[in-house]
Amino acid sequence: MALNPVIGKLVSKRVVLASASPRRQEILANAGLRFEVVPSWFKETLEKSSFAAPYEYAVETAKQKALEVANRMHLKHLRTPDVVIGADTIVTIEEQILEKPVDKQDAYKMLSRLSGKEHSVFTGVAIVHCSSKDNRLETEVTDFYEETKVKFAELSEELLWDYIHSGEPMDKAGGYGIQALGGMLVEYVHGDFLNVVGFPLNRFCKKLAELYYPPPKHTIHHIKHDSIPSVETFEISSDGECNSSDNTSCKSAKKQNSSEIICTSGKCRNGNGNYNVSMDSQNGVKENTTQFPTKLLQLLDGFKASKALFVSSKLKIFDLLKEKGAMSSVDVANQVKASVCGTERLLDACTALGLLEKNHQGYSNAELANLYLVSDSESSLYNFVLYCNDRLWPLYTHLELAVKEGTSQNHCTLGKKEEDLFQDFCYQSTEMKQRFMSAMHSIAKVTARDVASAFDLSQFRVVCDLGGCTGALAYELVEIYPEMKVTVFDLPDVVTNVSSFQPSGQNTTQVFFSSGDFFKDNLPEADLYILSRVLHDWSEEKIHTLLSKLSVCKPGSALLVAETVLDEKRTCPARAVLQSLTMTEGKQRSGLEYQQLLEKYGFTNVQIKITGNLLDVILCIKKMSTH
Ligand SMILES: O=c1[nH]cc([C@@H]2O[C@H](COP(=O)(O)OP(=O)(O)OP(=O)(O)O)[C@@H](O)[C@H]2O)c(=O)[nH]1
Repeated sequence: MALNPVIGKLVSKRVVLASASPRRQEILANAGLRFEVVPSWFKETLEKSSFAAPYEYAVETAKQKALEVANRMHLKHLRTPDVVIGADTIVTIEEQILEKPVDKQDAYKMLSRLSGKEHSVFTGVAIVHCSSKDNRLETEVTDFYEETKVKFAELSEELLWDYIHSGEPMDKAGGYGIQALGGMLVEYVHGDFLNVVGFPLNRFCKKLAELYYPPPKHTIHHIKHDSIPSVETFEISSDGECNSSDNTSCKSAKKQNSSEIICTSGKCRNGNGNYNVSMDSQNGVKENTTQFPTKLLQLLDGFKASKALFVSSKLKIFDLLKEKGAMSSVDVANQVKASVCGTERLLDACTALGLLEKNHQGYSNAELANLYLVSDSESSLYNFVLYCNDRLWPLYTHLELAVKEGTSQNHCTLGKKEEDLFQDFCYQSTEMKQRFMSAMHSIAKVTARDVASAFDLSQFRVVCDLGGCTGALAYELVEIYPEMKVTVFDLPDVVTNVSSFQPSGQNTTQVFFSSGDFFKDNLPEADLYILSRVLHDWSEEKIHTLLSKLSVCKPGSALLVAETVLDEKRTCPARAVLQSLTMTEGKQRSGLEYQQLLEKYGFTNVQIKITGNLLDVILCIKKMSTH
């Protein structure tokens, strides 16, 4: 099935998934959709009895989730998305709607009701197209639902409780996860499996096809009602865009009268760079099957791609092209004082990687480069790219030794031990300090929105960001929550150098800097403490010191932790697992491990939001004293 063209229609749009569900994020990401995750704050409390049918409840909830995010982004974040997707999954049995269980007893009630019977799973989906007119948000909602029937086997009490104690039921509609242990409870599934997991991908693609490819009047191919069109059909009815990333390898020819685009080589490269081999099946419909070990090749080439990115950033090629517009390789080579042949190869490599574009005028920045690689762009990752090159690359070249010895190779690459890194290495000279802070600043800026908006933090007025470095997150917080005052607590060496990172044109009076060492000194009073990208860096002993200090904060105050949270198998997301490779002292943790760690220090109500982006967010509350 050729999904890329429908999903591809969303490529140039700012797509937001208004859902904290990691399953929805995974389903859509696997389908090739690029999106930002902004979990909805809409409380799922609509009056169920006011809906004539259960699916209407799911559809309305999905709609409200998406609209809440669209409105919040428009009003509070001042960023109007193009498309917001919301979804809600419910289970119905004997006219009753089951959502996520509130506790183990509730899970028990739900699962014993489902035992031995067939039930329906409905997922309501809303696709909200947004635009801004005279600063007002305008929305156009498309919604639908999908039903799947599931039959459970008879469940013994023992099995049922074993399953409940696994912890799996708690964040899942109906109290089970069909994609994991819950699959063992299921006798049969009639309908879309992914719909049960939380997102009806097939119907979603059909809806997109309906929206973006309404059937044209005179075409040779007839799009079967309720089907996802094949590649050929898309291109007939589309605006002529070629979805192939490599137009030259796919010779397009227009057939008279039908505007059909055919691939004469029989081999087309799709948007992911995969080769799809077209095969005629008996009914003449072309099918594509991927036959190449593309994933392996991508892994083999990964280091070359990283280095090409590092070198072009170091040579400031993206800055140059931003300033001057399209340039020839000769001109670029002269400007960056490099050889013409070497520069041309590098520019072509960057083009192949999608960082540059090449046409008869020369090379210019792709949008991605303008947004993130130009050194003074609003969301620049330039300094982080340099940090990856200068600091991380040498570490990974010692990976074999790191694996054999079980140590990070900081002592080889920097001549420093892990525990001395922050004080000694990162801040050893003014230049090093500035470079390290710039790298942390750039990554904090691009993650700040996710961290600040994962939960509704409006009830907290006095906030302390421990190790908050340049204040990137603090400034984002006061932007979203105007009543908030945030103190950034960091080492004296950091605090004396923050002035160059202050955002211009923003009210900065609510952000304060206080210097100290969070392992040794008293922490400022606050009703919300933040530890963003801190815990994974430190040994158990250091974490004990820090969390012990926080554990005496006033009851009712909260702690927000931002980290990449591993799945329970500890193998996902790959980015975090790869980062672990060079750690000795610190470590990445799963959701359960974070929960247990925080509970050990008296924090309760641990809520985890998986954002699907770089940082996930955990919020917990200091237990009220029982006396
Ligand atoms: O077999 C499975 N059934 C259901 C699920 C997961 O259950 C939840 C359903 O809850 P809801 O639709 O309210 O979505 P949330 O997780 O609360 O996220 P939102 O932010 O979108 O409200 C959903 O996560 C399903 O994926 C499952 O995993 N397996």
